[in-house]
Amino acid sequence: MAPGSTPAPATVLRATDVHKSYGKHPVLRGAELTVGPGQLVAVVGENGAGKSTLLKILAGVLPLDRGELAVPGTLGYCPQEPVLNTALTVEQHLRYFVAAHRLPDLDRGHELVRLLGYERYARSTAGQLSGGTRQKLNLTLALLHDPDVLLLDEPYQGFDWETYLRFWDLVDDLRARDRAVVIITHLVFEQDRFDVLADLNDGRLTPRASSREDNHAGA
Ligand SMILES: Nc1ncnc2c1ncn2[C@@H]1O[C@H](COP(=O)(O)OP(=O)(O)OP(=O)(O)O)[C@@H](O)[C@H]1O
Repeated sequence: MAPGSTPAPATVLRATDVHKSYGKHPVLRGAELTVGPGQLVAVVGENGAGKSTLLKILAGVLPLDRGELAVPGTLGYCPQEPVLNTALTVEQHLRYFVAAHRLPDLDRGHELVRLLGYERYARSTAGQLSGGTRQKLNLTLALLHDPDVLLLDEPYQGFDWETYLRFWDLVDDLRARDRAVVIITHLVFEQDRFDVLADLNDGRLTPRASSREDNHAGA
């Protein structure tokens, strides 16, 4: 770094000029998003705007046609439809993911199950769970390895009010530890919670003015 120059702000995710089409149907046309540590970002758009497409690209599960994606740290991804094995119990899912991430123990998994309030289903199979509880398990698995940035596709859709509040407690805890969270949604109830709100329109992201003073990322 040159003497006197300021260091570039840390980012946990940077997407630049992202393009994606399905056949001849362009969905993303130069979308840009930068997320810093501890930031809470909402990507808002109407049905069919391309939110899930963008999130899949950010998660690395869908290739982009053009553009760049940089995720220097670890990433957790919670898709809209839970990807679970219906024959495995909650506890078995935790054990599999702990092994996959080479984590030393199940402590964080059990903590998340407790925080989200579904301990009583530890021995139920995913096939026996309600949609909302499956979503909690999905979220638990995405958070197990304590990723630097968590990508959530419509996370609170199936949640009851108490779970919705617990979800925000969990997000507050993540942010306090500098973990970033990107939420895509077609509805934002509480704008003030977010550092950045970006509207996805015509395949591009436009940041809205935020009421948070510590807003230091741009879309
Ligand atoms: N695999 C696919 N093949 C072809 N077209 C697709 C595919 N996935 C999505 N699309 C189309 O791309 C557009 C964007 O879809 P996407 O699911 O990303 O939007 P969204 O904003 O997440 O929508 P919603 O709010 O309804 O979930 C839509 O017109 C959709 O029909």
